Amino acid sequence: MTSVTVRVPAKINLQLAVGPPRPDGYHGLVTVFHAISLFDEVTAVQADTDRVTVSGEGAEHVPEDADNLALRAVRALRAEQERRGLAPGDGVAVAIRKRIPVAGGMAGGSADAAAALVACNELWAAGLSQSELCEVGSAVGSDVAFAVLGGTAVGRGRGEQLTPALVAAVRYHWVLALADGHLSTPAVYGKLDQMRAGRDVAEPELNTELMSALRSGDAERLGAAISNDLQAPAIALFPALGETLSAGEDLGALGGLVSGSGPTCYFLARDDIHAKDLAASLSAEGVCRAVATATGPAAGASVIALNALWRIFWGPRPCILSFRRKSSSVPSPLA
Ligand SMILES: C[C@@](CO)(OP(=O)(O)O)[C@H](O)COP(=O)(O)OP(=O)(O)OC[C@H]1O[C@@H](n2ccc(N)nc2=O)[C@H](O)[C@@H]1O
Ligand SMILES: Nc1ncnc2c1ncn2[C@@H]1O[C@H](COP(=O)(O)OP(=O)(O)O)[C@@H](O)[C@H]1O
Repeated sequence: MTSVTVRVPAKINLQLAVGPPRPDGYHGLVTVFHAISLFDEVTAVQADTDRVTVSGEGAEHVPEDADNLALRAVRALRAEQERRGLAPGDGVAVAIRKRIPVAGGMAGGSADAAAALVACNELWAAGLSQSELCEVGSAVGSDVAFAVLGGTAVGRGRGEQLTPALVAAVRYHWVLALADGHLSTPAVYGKLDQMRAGRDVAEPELNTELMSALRSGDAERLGAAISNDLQAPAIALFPALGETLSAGEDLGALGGLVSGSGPTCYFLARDDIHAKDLAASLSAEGVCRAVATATGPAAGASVIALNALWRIFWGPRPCILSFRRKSSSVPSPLA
């Protein structure tokens, strides 16, 4: 294989329950991840040395050096090959096309890391299974494993211990309010600790009403059950989000919430038409930088194009074989 392209989804958190800070600086979580049809595309091509380029939405805020999460993932996969006594993979040139807002609480960097893992696994014929890729990914970032898996899943620990959720075969319609600005994930967790100072913080628990709503496929119940402990600190750091959420509520969203550490807000609509109406009205109210619609659940990081250079044994000329899958939002298999 000479080139592999992977499409990878953004996530929202339908529940994000945060426990007290742990000695390692992380917080214990119970979260319900949900992958949605807003995708980055990552292409990995054989090269002499590792490098990365970034284009698209917010590209100017993403490092094009060894700090890029996709390149960290490439190095982590190579280290895993060495740990297994296998020859490490060649250099790769990674090209990232971003549509997921950067530092928006939608795990765009983690998504690119997951996509790079899936692409290099294919490019190097490394042969790791999906769960092995999840394990390698969780050392790169807490949300990387979920971007490999996709669908709807419960995350525990730092968010990296995943169990696919039992859900009805329903497609939900989401409206995203993209904010004019960014929020740093550690800063939002830090603000939560500050707001909780002097209080006992219980260990987080899974919301059984939310899980029951997901099993029933009832969007109204789902909209009423979503929750996020990081919402209050995100609003404290970015007060305009309060206005965005109120606007969505007044416009009849079934539920609205800050996504992860923010500042993107998401709203649940009844159906496709309601989502379009809600998006148009939110846009007209001027309460955010941009509006997008998406559906969920979406599949995790998936190969959409391959180029292979084969030297056919009886002929001197190489031949290029390639395919590209048609883009579509494929709901993940139900657990
Ligand atoms: C808040 C969440 C919710 O899904 O997503 P985002 O809003 O960033 O997308 C995640 O917990 C973000 O996960 P991720 O962005 O992968 O975080 P990491 O790179 O692993 O950690 C960045 C920093 O966030 C804080 N952190 C992260 C995860 C966690 N369970 N507890 C934490 O306190 C720590 O300060 C850590 O140093
Ligand atoms: N490939 C990448 N895509 C996006 N952000 C990246 C990437 N690599 C590193 N980063 C950095 O990670 C930080 C978090 O970005 P992101 O994952 O998009 O947001 P969030 O943690 O809010 O979901 C940003 O400050 C960004 O500069």
